[in-house]
Amino acid sequence: MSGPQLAISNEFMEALARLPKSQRKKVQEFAKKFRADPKSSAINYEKIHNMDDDRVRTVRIDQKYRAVVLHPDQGNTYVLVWVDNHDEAMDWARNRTFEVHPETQSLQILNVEQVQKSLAEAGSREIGSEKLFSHDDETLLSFGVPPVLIPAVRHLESKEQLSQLQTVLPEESYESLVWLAEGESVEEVRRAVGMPISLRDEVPAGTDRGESSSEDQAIAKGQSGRRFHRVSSDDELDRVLAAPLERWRVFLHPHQRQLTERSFAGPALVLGGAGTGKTIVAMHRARQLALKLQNNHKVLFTTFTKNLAENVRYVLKTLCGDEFNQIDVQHIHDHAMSWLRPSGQFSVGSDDDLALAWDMVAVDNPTNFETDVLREEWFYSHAIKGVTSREEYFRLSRIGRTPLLSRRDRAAVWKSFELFEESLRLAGKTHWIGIVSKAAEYARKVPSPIYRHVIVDEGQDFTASDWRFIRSLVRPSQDDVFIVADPRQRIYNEPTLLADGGIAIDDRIHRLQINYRTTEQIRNWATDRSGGGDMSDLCDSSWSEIATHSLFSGPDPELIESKDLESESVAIAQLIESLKTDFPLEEIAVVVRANWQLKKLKAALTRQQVEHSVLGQNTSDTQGVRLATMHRVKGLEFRCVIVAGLAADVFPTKYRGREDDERAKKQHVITEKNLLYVASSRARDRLYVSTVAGFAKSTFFKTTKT
Ligand SMILES: Nc1ncnc2c1ncn2[C@@H]1O[C@H](COP(=O)(O)OP(=O)(O)OP(=O)(O)O)[C@@H](O)[C@H]1O
Repeated sequence: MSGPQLAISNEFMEALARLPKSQRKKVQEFAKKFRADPKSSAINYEKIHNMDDDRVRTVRIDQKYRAVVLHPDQGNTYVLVWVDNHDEAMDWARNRTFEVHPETQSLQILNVEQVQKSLAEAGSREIGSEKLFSHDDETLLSFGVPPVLIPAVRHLESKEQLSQLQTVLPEESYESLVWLAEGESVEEVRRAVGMPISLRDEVPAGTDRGESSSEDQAIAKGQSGRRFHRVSSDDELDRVLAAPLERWRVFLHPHQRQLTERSFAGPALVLGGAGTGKTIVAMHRARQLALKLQNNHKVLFTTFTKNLAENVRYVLKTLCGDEFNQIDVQHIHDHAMSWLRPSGQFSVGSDDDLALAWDMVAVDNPTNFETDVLREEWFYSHAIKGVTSREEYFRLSRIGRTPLLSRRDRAAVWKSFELFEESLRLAGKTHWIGIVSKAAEYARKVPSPIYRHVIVDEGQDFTASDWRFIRSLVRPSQDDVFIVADPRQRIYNEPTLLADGGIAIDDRIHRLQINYRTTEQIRNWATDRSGGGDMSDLCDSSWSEIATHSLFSGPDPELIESKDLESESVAIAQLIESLKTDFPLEEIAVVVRANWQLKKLKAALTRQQVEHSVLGQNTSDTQGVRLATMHRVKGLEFRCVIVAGLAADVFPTKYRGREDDERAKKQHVITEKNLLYVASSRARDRLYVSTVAGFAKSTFFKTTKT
């Protein structure tokens, strides 16, 4: 039989986070000693007065503080469930029950006082009035509703009443009830919360359904993973306790856990709205894969946003032990460049350089088309469709695109592409598509690739040429490519099918549907204004989805209207002054559409003496309120976001494509709306939206619903 094991509970971390820093250090030291030998005579156990449950004791940390420990009758696990001042720790424990749920077999902790209050309230509701749930007891139990709370759930009449039970019910049951209350089917809800569709699937090997688990076994079962975590080393214990607020480091939703640990027969795609934990899943998965790697093999974690790559590298370093050395985190373009650097220096042309090269094509244009048409055709064929040769271009399907091109046209158009490349080359420049394609060529030639797995965050913004590069980095095999994406956050390119970049997803598609970042009010506001996007943007698959939900509420987003940009700056400075009492300045971000707006805002805040800094690529060494463009905040989050400078002629930006290209015009509007979605979905607690000179009434700003 193995020796004693230490587990920590989610609530323990919550309690730890509330302690003063100096005290946390003592708890950390204690936890290490405790883990080494919970039966040591140096551990000072105390029975809790007036509590019959012998499994629960307190242990002494110092003169003042006590931790509450649950030591199940069977098994060898000791669970730290709370930490507080002596008397408060005793009170906390006396007011809790620790039971294995008869259906889900997971260990649940209930607050007795809250349970009694909920039952009393339920009892006071009229019999016969319309109830929120008509499901039978068996169904409610299957979602982990504790038997004692079934009457309280049965008597609920509205979603508001349900939300009052949020802190009383175990997470999995509250989450499921929220969806059931929205009218979702039992099967859909089971799938979304990561429960087996049929309860039979959950029965562990060797046990019959109905046979109960010991508390020790229950700690490790499905839904318990949200509340308990077994610590495997002192190193891990240090890492976990050092960041008690960041509980996602250990307590994942069962669905998230599955996606981080399971194996896929090939490339897999995980879709989810903003804040559903895609990056968290991707980082945990990178770590899990790195832990299994042998020799010098590596995992590549890549993304389309430089700030995000920076953040992910930082977080992964603190999440991992030595396995971090086997994970490379790089923006896709930086990674491509690293393949080319040994063969010389490459200078990527600016938009102006590329425009100049197209102007050169116009001098001796081999086609009957304007260079605008040729430029768009070049980008579409090379980036969005991943064309790399004349032959591929002739085979390219252009359904729905204008102008129509005959075979002869295509030959001339291809000639214009060659002229463009040549004139760029003569100017000593290249472009990212070329860099990425060349890097792919090099990678394909490597006889024994170093990367075993590639993890892609922000997959919605990758082009087919990027996907081809990724495909060339890793041989087709189990768990080769794992992609997380949100089609509504596509802000750079046209929709790109993964298949066009050689990534075959088949049916390996999953969804994350719980928003952990923000309130339901902010989530709704942001989603209603997005330009849209769905799974079909990335792959050829249809799948009905159930709605995403946030599990917490807050104030509605607030609209601010100013008569012009000058008075808006003053209003924003005043708003920040008023927010200072509720939020540290570093947790407030002001987000605008254009770089020139940042300069204006910066000057105004300097005048008003509001400490601030403009977000560059490095997010860690800044101070005060963060100022950033909508593009720059992708992947980041702040407690309070002020989306500012929404004015006609500023947002949406002017469409610069061909006037007769309706498809491109539509794409432009979608992208701009998606930018508003990205910016506003960065807010965790509070969202302010500042509009100028009647912009709030514009059709562009109206919700997608209206
Ligand atoms: N299991 C979890 N428990 C607690 N918090 C979580 C959990 N999963 C994610 N979060 C939190 O939710 C927030 C959003 O997570 P994350 O950034 O991974 O979402 P995302 O889907 O990548 O968002 P976006 O697409 O908007 O960048 C983060 O603050 C993260 O810590």
